[in-house]
Amino acid sequence: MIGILGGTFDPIHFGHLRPALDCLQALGLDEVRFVPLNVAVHRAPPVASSILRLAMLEAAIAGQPGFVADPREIERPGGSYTYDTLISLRAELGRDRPLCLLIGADAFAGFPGWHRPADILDLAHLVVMRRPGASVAPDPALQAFCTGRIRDRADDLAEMPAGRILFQDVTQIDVSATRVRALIRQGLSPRWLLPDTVIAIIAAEGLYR
Ligand SMILES: Nc1ncnc2c1ncn2[C@@H]1O[C@H](COP(=O)(O)OP(=O)(O)OP(=O)(O)O)[C@@H](O)[C@H]1O
Ligand SMILES: O=C(O)c1ccc[n+]([C@@H]2O[C@H](COP(=O)([O-])O)[C@@H](O)[C@H]2O)c1
Repeated sequence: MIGILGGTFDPIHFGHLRPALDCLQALGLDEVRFVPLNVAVHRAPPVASSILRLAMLEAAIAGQPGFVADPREIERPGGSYTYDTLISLRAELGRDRPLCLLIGADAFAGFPGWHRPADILDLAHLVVMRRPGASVAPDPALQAFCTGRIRDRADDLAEMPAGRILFQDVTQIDVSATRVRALIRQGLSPRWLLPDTVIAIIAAEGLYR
């Protein structure tokens, strides 16, 4: 099984990295592909350029077995729709390999509003990572997507290529990229919220001031 963690990663922080490692280990994933978006379709444009967000991601995961930076959204012009990314991954990996789209509980809450959400579930499983401050109780709009799909064992995901939803406990790390950017803007240290190698790039490039 392959995990896919899409994100703005502006910048990547320990709230991405540790939960991704938790999923890699708990679900027995072969790898987690981190996919930085290029053109956000659902939020304000990122502050840092795509190239620098990718560079920070590569620095953050360097040397971690099973962690892979996947630049396909950055290489694709136009809006970075997850549906298009999964179509492209399926073209590369085939129809049968289980794919697990890892998403934080806050992102999952907005899932019915994504581009072609039902088709996304035909292409991948959803693994919802609990996140401090975000509820995982599906609201009525999410119920339709959850009905009959929820499973609680990794093995249940491994036996199908797509279509199931699993709520995964991960290390609760109360950090967001918004908070990291705010600290830097205020001239305060973001240390121990994200890797030192990423902080070094932020400092060298003068990001988020
Ligand atoms: N602390 C965290 N714990 C669990 N999941 C997280 C955490 N931070 C981010 N995620 C998840 O990682 C994915 C990418 O998140 P993103 O790059 O937008 O980071 P963010 O910290 O939420 O950024 P921002 O503050 O700019 O909105 C999303 O699915 C998000 O829910
Ligand atoms: O494809 C969509 O319609 C869509 C709508 C909202 C979010 N996403 C993806 O969800 C991932 C997490 O988004 P974010 O804002 O938490 O970085 C990121 O890869 C986005 O591209 C995708």
